[in-house]
Amino acid sequence: MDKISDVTIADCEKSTYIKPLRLTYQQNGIKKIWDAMKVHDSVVILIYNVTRHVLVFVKQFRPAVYLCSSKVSEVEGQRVIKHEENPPNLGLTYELCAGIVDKDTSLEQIAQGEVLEECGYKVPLDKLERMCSCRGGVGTSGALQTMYFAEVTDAMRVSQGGGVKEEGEMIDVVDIPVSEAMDFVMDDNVNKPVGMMFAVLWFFQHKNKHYSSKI
Ligand SMILES: O=c1ccn([C@@H]2O[C@H](COP(=O)(O)OP(=O)(O)O[C@H]3O[C@H](CO)[C@@H](O)[C@H](O)[C@H]3O)[C@@H](O)[C@H]2O)c(=O)[nH]1
Ligand SMILES: [Mg+2]
Repeated sequence: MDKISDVTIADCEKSTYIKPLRLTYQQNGIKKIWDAMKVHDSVVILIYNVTRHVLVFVKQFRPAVYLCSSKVSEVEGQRVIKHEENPPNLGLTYELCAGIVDKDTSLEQIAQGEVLEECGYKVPLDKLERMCSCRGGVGTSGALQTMYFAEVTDAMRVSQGGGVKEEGEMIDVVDIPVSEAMDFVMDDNVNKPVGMMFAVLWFFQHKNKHYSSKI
């Protein structure tokens, strides 16, 4: 379990990752205001390990999730989250392997890099199957998320993954047997994004019959 401490909160004035903007416009002659957030597009990858018939997810501490689940206190005029009262697992999420589109390369190359960095599998580009794309946070950001499926084997595992250490990423790789995947994503006690739930349903709809017949 990650040890989280010294959590303070401030207004975000300038960020490499997000930019709040205010739009004013007219819709059918009615004046409107909408506050929106410019964020990076992203890629996510549902990884299926055919050697062991498991889905490969990542687990990590997400500050935004922690913030949403925690009680914020004020100490000497500073907003804080006391870790003694708000355990770090409030911010722990299970997710698909994913990354932001912040490089000028193809989406497939970014997906390939994330699978290697986060989960340690070296996946050939032609083993990345495009599932679909969708819009995230339509009320706030509307960024494009492109989803891939990757079939991997134990022989493709070249490292433990864990994320880019230099960027401070601390990611656990979690294998969930296919037989347990549906219960896992439907468990309300597990923090996870909706895209992960969709991807597991997609797997059962499009892939599992094919793999089950080979077991
Ligand atoms: O405020 C921030 C934001 C990001 N980072 C760094 O940037 C990295 C971004 O990691 P990356 O793996 O590229 O992106 P994710 O954080 O995994 O986010 C992706 O995966 C999420 C889960 O599917 C989606 O919600 C997001 O839209 C999508 O961009 C982080 O690890 C940090 O190193 C920071 O240091 N501070
Ligand atoms: Mg990531």
